[in-house]
Amino acid sequence: MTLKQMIAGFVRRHWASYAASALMLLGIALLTVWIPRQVGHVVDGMVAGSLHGEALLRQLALLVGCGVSIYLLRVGWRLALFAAAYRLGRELRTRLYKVLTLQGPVFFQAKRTGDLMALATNDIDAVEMAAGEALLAAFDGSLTLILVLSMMTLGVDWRLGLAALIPFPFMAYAFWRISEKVHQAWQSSLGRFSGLNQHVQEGLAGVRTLRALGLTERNAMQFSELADSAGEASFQAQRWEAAFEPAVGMTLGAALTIALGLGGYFVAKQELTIGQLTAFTMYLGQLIWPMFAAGWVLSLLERGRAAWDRLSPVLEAPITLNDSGSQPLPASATLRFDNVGFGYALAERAALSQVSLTLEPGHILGLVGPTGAGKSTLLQLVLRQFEPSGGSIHLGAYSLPELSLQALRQGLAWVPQEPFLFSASIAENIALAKPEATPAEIEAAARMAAVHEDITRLPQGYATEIGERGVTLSGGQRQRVAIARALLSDAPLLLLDDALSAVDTGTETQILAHLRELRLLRPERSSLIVSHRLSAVVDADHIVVLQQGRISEQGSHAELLALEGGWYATQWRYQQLEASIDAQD
Ligand SMILES: Nc1ncnc2c1ncn2[C@@H]1O[C@H](COP(=O)(O)OP(=O)(O)OP(=O)(O)O)[C@@H](O)[C@H]1O
Repeated sequence: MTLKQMIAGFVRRHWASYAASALMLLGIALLTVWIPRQVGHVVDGMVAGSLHGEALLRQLALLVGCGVSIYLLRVGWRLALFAAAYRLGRELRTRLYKVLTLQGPVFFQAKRTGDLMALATNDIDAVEMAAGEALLAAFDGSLTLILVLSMMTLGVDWRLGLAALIPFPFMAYAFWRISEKVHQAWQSSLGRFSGLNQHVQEGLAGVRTLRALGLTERNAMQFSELADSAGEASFQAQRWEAAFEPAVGMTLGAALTIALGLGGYFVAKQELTIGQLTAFTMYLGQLIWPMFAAGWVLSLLERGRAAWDRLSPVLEAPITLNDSGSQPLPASATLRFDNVGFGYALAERAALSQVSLTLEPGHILGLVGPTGAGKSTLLQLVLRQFEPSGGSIHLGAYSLPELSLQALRQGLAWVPQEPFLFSASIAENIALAKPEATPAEIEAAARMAAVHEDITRLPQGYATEIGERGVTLSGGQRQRVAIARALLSDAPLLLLDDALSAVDTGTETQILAHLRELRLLRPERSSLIVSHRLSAVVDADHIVVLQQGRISEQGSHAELLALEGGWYATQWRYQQLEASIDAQD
């Protein structure tokens, strides 16, 4: 969809606001062209000595009243228009936000956060201006131009009118060339602003790393270079916009010279009165607004077009996952992988090959293996962040795409290794998936996740606000808050992706014991536990070892230990040894 089509659709939907603004502008234009005519009459009346005393005052009062009405109408159209343009900004931002929440990781891998943030702020502002001010200024400018030209040619003298128009085609050509340059300059300015945004976003998110590596100076220098370059691009756009003004000035200057020369000649020949020539030069002065409006409108439209060129591919990008499924999540169902394969785009090797496994309701499945084996990828497939390239994944009788995405994800409680906490209170973070939870339920979940003691030591306990992304908590505390959040949710399938990596072995044992107790309370809830530490899966009903995307071993803890020389048995011995050395320290 082009900017023109999008704006046309918006104007159709909000025609009443636009019509009200247009009517007010029409009133302004009519009053504006009436003024020089009236002044001409007053001048001629005074020159002829026929207008004086009360009659003159009445005429002057009429002119003042006209000025006040123009002022009020100008305020009125701006209010009506800004209300409409504001709605467009809100509609576009809401649409962008919705699109972004529906896109999967494939989309975000190709996009930078700073870019997306710039789209939601700067670019939408530019589109809003194009649909608001630019559109009505174009209408106003054209209307004034037509009325003023008609008054000049038909109302005063057509020969003088045509002669004064001679310089205008040159101005139109200059405008066309300048607007091309303005478009290029705005495109580059908006792009560089995005780069600047990206730098700020990454710099703030990684500020600890930058500080620890002593890179803050260098980072600040890079920021200053980017800010210079963004400023320079905006300045370049402004420089080109500034070229509109001399073009208007020169054109009007030339038109005025012609009008005064030729008009003076007509006055001398008594074909024109001085009052008419006064009115004509006032009309010429009134052409300044349509000329400036044209420059301003072109610049706003070019900026809007450059912004829309960046915005529309994101708004119209196909959603990377289809959400056509409609089946609700079965209350208690077996998760089944049948010969599942998956490869990331551009990766040489498949991340998962021929993976088949089953997780019965109420059971715990342990998933272990060396780093890069494909464990997190397997969980991502359950979450439907990616689609398998081969085989199928079923929950009960339905394959995952048959379930509605919303229902599927509400049925999964996923805890990643680095969970995301929001800048809200601890209680709100725990109750994220169940906002109606009572304080007692929140506390019970926190106790099971072994984080209750930590929370009570915080200044305001559960009401303590945690910084953005939970920066005020330790890594282990963040993990346990996220586990509490998962345990509180009603989701029947718990997915722990190395979610205990930052807690000590003692706390891990405590949490796992709580999970076992929970099985008694919620016998239908199943868990899929990915872990580097094998102690986390010892009690699992079944353990699967993944190596290079394939299942290399599987069985219970005891069965896997019995596989002499197997990966699990070797790792177990190694980790036990490590634990006993740690204990001696
Ligand atoms: N977004 C991605 N794009 C391309 N390749 C990826 C992506 N994410 C993971 N990979 C690759 O896929 C393979 C499996 O990664 P995955 O994260 O699933 O392994 P893992 O077993 O969870 O590893 P770890 O134990 O270190 O977390 C690795 O080779 C990894 O480099």
